[in-house]
Amino acid sequence: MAQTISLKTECGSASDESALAKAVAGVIAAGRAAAFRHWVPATSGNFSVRIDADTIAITRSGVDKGNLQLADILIQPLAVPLLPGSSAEAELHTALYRQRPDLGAIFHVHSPAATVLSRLAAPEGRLLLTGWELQKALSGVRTHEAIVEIPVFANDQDISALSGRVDARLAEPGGDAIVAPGYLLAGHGLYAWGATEAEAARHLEALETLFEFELSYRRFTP
Ligand SMILES: CSCCC(=O)C(=O)COP(=O)(O)O
Ligand SMILES: [Zn+2]
Repeated sequence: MAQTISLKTECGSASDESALAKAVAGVIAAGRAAAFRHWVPATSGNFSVRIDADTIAITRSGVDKGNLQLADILIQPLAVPLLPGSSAEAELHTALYRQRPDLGAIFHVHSPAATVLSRLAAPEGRLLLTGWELQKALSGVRTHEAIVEIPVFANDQDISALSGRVDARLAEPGGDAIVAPGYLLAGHGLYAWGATEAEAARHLEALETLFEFELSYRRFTP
């Protein structure tokens, strides 16, 4: 209740309140769906949804992402320092929202497929996927013949430094490949996003499944 009252005070108008409530519900639903798929073991992962141009709802640090409560969600303005209790990786969310006003949601998971494949692909600094019909679930991909590039970054406990590297790389053009709506951190996991919560969820599920396909395929090909 305290959370609800303070949110109302910050937001003011009725439409703002409903945008905020929708974003918080979206964060809770995304965490629950990821936990159901075993993608966020042991409090790993973090989830955010944009409320408006300047504000996001984002998970607190260290909470069970499969059983999020209202008090586990922070309302973070993008223009101020991170709030106390913020996700250890909150800057990877806030920096990307600032860079990409079109982003509506960012979901981060520690799934087995993403975490293992990210280590295999780390030496190249990117993972290339092609030949999968499911690639077309990624926005902008029209054919299984397209080459989809997922950037891979070395993991880093210095999140500000990592965030700077991510932002610089994502600002680069993709060349012949279509750059995926997501990136891998080696030995760590996947960040995926979309213009809406639904699109971010679709991208997350498509990338995760493509990683499972790719891992299986690599086991059978020299
Ligand atoms: C327990 S996993 C280590 C931290 C991490 O990578 C993660 O995704 C969760 O961090 P948060 O601070 O957002 O709970
Ligand atoms: Zn993480």
